Amino acid sequence: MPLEGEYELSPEGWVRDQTEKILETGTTESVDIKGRPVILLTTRGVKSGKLRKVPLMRVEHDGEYAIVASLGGAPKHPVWYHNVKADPHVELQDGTVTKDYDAQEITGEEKAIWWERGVAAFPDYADYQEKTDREIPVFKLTER
Ligand SMILES: C[C@H](OP(=O)(O)OC[C@@H](O)[C@@H](O)[C@@H](O)Cn1c2nc(=O)[nH]c(=O)c-2cc2ccc(O)cc21)C(=O)N[C@@H](CCC(=O)N[C@@H](CCC(=O)O)C(=O)O)C(=O)O
Repeated sequence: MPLEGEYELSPEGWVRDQTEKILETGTTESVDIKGRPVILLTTRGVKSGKLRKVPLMRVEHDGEYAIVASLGGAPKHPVWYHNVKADPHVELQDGTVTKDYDAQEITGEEKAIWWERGVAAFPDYADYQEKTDREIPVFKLTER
C-alpha cells in the first residue's frame, strides 16, 4: 500500500534539484553522485505528517536495500532518520520501480556487513564516519 499524502521537497538546493529531476524523469537513473547510483526514499514527516522525499546512495545486495543516515558525516542525524524511526513504513524508488518497505535500524555483525556494502557502493561513507564521533546509522529495508 503506497504512502498517501502531499509531499514536500528538501529545502537544500542541490538535493531539491536532484529530487525534482528524478520526479520529472521518472527514474533515479537521471541523477548520480560521482557516477554512483542513487535511490529516492519517501518517509512520513514525524511532525507534519507530510511525505518527505530524500535521494540517498543506492546500497543493494541480492534485491535487498540498506539506507545510510550519513549526512556527510555531520554531528547530527539527518531529520529523515527520526521520521523512519517514528514510522518505519517507507517507499524506495530504484530506477523507475517504487516499492514499500519496512525499515529496521541494524547493529552489530549485520550492520558491519551492510556497512561494507555501503562503502563499496559509495566510498565516501568511510570518510564521513572518520570525520564524526556520531555512529552513522544504517537501516535494512524489508519489502512489505
Ligand atoms: C534538510 C533536511 O533534510 P534531512 O531529512 O535532514 O536529510 C538531509 C540529507 O540526508 C538529505 O538531504 C539527503 O537527500 C542527502 N543525501 C544523502 N544523505 C544521507 O544521509 N545519505 C546518503 O546516502 C545521501 C545520498 C544523497 C544522494 C543524492 C542527493 O541529492 C542527496 C543525498 C530537511 O529536509 N528538512 C526539512 C524537514 C524535513 C522533515 O522531515 N520534517 C519533519 C519534522 C522534523 C522535525 O522538525 O523534527 C516533518 O515533516 O514532520 C525542512 O527543514 O523543512
